[in-house]
Amino acid sequence: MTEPLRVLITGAAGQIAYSLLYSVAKGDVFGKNQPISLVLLDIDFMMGVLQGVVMELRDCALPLLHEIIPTADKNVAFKDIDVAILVGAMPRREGMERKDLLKANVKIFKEQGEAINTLAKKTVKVVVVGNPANTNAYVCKTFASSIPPENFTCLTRLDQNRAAAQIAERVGVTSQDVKNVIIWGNHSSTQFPDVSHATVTLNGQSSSVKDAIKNDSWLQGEFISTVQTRGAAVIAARKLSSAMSAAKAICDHLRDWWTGTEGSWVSMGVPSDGSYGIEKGLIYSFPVVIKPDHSYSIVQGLPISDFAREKMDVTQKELVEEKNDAMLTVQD
Ligand SMILES: NC(=O)c1ccc[n+]([C@@H]2O[C@H](COP(=O)([O-])OP(=O)(O)OC[C@H]3O[C@@H](n4cnc5c(N)ncnc54)[C@H](O)[C@@H]3O)[C@@H](O)[C@H]2O)c1
Ligand SMILES: O=C(O)C[C@H](O)C(=O)O
Repeated sequence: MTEPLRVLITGAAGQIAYSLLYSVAKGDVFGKNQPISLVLLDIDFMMGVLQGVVMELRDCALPLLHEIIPTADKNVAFKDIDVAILVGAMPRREGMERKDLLKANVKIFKEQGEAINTLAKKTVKVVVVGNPANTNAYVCKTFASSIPPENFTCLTRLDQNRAAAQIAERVGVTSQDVKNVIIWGNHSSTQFPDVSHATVTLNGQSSSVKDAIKNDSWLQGEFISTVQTRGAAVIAARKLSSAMSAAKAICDHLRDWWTGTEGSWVSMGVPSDGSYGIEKGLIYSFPVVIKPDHSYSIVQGLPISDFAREKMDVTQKELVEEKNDAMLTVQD
């Protein structure tokens, strides 16, 4: 029998986890033949709620779910894990930017980076979801120097999915017909959703998004701002931040990291290697291709217009500022 994969989900009693656990445990992410040991971390105060979530998971009677380990103890949670899905953090409320969460959340990711460094398998793959996601991933990576930096990523797939959905709706197709949308930079309102290399399949014919939409001012204006501010729009409507769509995006991110991308690109926040002039080490969202052995590389050689360059630099500048603030905060 295949050895169970040890998958940690933090913030396991929270709202994203509630939408995520079922998909991970039933095989949507790591495959239908891969047994899973689910390690569920939350804070002491939430252990009662977590027990209820565990009861429900057991009651799903899922064949791949080998064991469930609920805990508030980092030493238990991070031990020998293969995958860490770091969701546990405070969400923003209406009127806040995600970087306003930095003071509240960044220390969590310092501590968890240290725990990963000493306790996790050296091959562990990490996706940071808690906001501000790029900068939290940067901090986590910084405090886990025994793990390859490329194993630390942050979620920008929700932004990619939002962008693809906007294009699909406008053209009158479904999101699977839209390929190679890119999210550059920060998971914030400075991100740059870029469709200049994207294609859409309409009536069996593939064309550029630009040709299919035939409205450059929409593509360079309302489309970008809608994607940039979608998280805030969900919060304004729901009075809670996105959870169902965030959970779906986490599954997409990890499934592609696990199985590969087969010819298309996906966007992930990954440590910059200096590509496209982005500061080395920053966790910046790039288009990547992923092989079935879980290795990924940043798509190289894309032509960058002046319009794109300016937007890529704005979001880089914000990430540099966030990184500097975060490193001061963790030293306090
Ligand atoms: N990157 C993205 O695309 C994206 C999308 C949606 C939400 N988010 C972010 O994800 C985070 C979680 O959102 P949510 O809606 O699930 O929030 P939530 O408040 O419903 O749940 C968060 C959970 O994390 C737990 N937690 C807090 N500190 C912890 C710690 N140190 N260790 C373990 N658990 C801890 C809380 O007790 C709570 O159960 C927020 O920061 C939110 O902004 C990111
Ligand atoms: O916007 C938020 O604060 C939550 C999340 O990052 C989102 O994009 O929906």
